[in-house]
Amino acid sequence: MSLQPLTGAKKLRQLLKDPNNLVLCPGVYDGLTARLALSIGFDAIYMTGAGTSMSRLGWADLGLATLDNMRSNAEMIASLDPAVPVIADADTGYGGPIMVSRTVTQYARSGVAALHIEDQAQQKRCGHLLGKVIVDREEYFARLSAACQARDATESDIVIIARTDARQTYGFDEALERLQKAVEIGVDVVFFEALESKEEARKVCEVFKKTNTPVLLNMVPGGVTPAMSAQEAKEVGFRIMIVPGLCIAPVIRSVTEEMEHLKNQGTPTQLNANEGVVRGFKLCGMEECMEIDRKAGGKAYDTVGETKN
Ligand SMILES: C[C@](O)(C(=O)O)[C@H](CC(=O)O)C(=O)O
Repeated sequence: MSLQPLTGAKKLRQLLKDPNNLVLCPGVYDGLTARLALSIGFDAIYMTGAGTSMSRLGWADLGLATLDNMRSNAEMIASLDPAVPVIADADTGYGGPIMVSRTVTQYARSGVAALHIEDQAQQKRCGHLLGKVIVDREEYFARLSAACQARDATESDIVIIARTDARQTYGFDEALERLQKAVEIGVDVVFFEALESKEEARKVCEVFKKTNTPVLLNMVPGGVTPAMSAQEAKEVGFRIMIVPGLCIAPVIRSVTEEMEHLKNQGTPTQLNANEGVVRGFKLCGMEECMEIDRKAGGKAYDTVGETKN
């Protein structure tokens, strides 16, 4: 619905040019959480695969979400404000090199600014769970080469982020070497999943400072990586920080309370009574839509904003 041109990828590349800038991205998983993030004014937002899997499929992040599920969610989120870059989870790329190439092309054409591709086996899981199976280097590097080639062949600005999950199974050095090779292949950003200490975080940032490759920090509350604020992440040398689960815990907590209230008292809470649905509609572009109608000479929505709610 937004009529602006798709400029997210270009904008993200600009933001990444400044070595002293940290791009802080709240994790969102649907239209409403994306609208909330946009209304607060973040420079970029992150579409979480875990959240997409739970909200679109109702299932845990265990490799159930398909390219189609993920791409269509990312496209919808990226369309809400095409000037704000959306970094989206692309899991394993959903297959071999041909499929990875298709994933990158489709994400780019859907207005996604950046995507990350990892080295877990297709039967993947959240990077902070145990028992991850990691593909060999050859298979991982083929995924990344396909991703970079698709970016270049389509002359897209999409930012390719190499994620490695190898830390848990093969140790720090193997994970680091994989990302170093990823930079040689041509990726734009590196993502060392499930860093186990601040020392490891510092080491990774130091190594990639030499090639001026931005490093992404995945801040999962209760996950493997020690908690860091955006300020601290910046001091350590990270250039992007995603907080994938930002909306998930508050939604589970507050909606459970609301459900319990309705079940036990037979009525919604005061929050529901005070905050009508129009607040949500306003957040979700109601006025922008009405303006389009008005400008085109339509009269259908003249009085829409005046309802009690
Ligand atoms: C980044 C991540 O891939 C995601 O789906 O958002 C997850 C986050 C999570 O499960 O909390 C991850 O594997 O780290």
